[in-house]
Amino acid sequence: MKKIAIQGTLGSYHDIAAHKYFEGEEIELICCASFEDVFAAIKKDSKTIGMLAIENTIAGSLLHNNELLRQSGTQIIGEYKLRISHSFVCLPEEDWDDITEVNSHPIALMQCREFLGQHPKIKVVEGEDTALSAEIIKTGNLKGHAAICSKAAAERYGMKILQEGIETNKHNFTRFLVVADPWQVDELNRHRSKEVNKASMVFTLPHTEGSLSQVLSILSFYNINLTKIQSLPIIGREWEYQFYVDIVFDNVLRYKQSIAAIAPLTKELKILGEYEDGKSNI
Ligand SMILES: O=C(O)C(=O)C[C@]1(C(=O)O)C=C[C@@H](O)C=C1
Repeated sequence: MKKIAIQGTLGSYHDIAAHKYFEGEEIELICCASFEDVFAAIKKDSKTIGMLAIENTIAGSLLHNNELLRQSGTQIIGEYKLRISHSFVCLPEEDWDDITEVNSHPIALMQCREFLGQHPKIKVVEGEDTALSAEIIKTGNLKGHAAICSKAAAERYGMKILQEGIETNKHNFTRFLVVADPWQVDELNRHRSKEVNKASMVFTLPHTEGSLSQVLSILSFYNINLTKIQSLPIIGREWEYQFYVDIVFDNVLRYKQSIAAIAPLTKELKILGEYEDGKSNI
């Protein structure tokens, strides 16, 4: 049975994404309080696979996870794009008029900004994850508290759903990365018939005119399609950045050639993973 380390508890969106990605396989979840703990679980047992949210179509990137991924030395082996639909839930005996506080994961709260704006009297308090917020309210019988979580989490923890679909926009997807110890990648791929048509990389660039533009031109020359570029400051080197780039391609040879061509123009180039482009799943 595969062990999958996730951030969050049972019923969290990470739980849902892990079960969707590994559909048909038996998995055991290792529920971690933080993303740091997810990587620690992989370090402790190299057979453990990690699943982590990396970006959301409303809230944007989970920037720190790029950094954790790079530092961990793990490799991306896949991705899953999950449609996120949030519910506003409370204790079964309570109703709208009772609610004075709402608890949830900060990224989930960001996805419901419009809804929260329509209820300015409700105090917003961040929690570790969506499902745990619901569980804490239920087990602690926290009157006046509501949680923002999935419908499945509300049902799991016996909460009453006051409103469904409270995300600001229905095109609300979170992209999750599936990561593994680099020594396990070949073995894991052997058992999955996945096509490689996507790669993630990170590099730094010299502060010279057109250095980023040259890299992008080379990728374009090799018919490589850029799906994401994210710059992050390098701590301790002011105004210098790491560039995290995702690309898709249909010719693996051209992809390899493009990497060989950009390598001399970049510094500290690291391939974070080669995997199959995930479709947006509803
Ligand atoms: O709190 C949860 O349920 C999570 O799985 C975390 C998380 C995230 O980290 O972005 C996952 C998906 C949603 O975007 C909201 C929250």
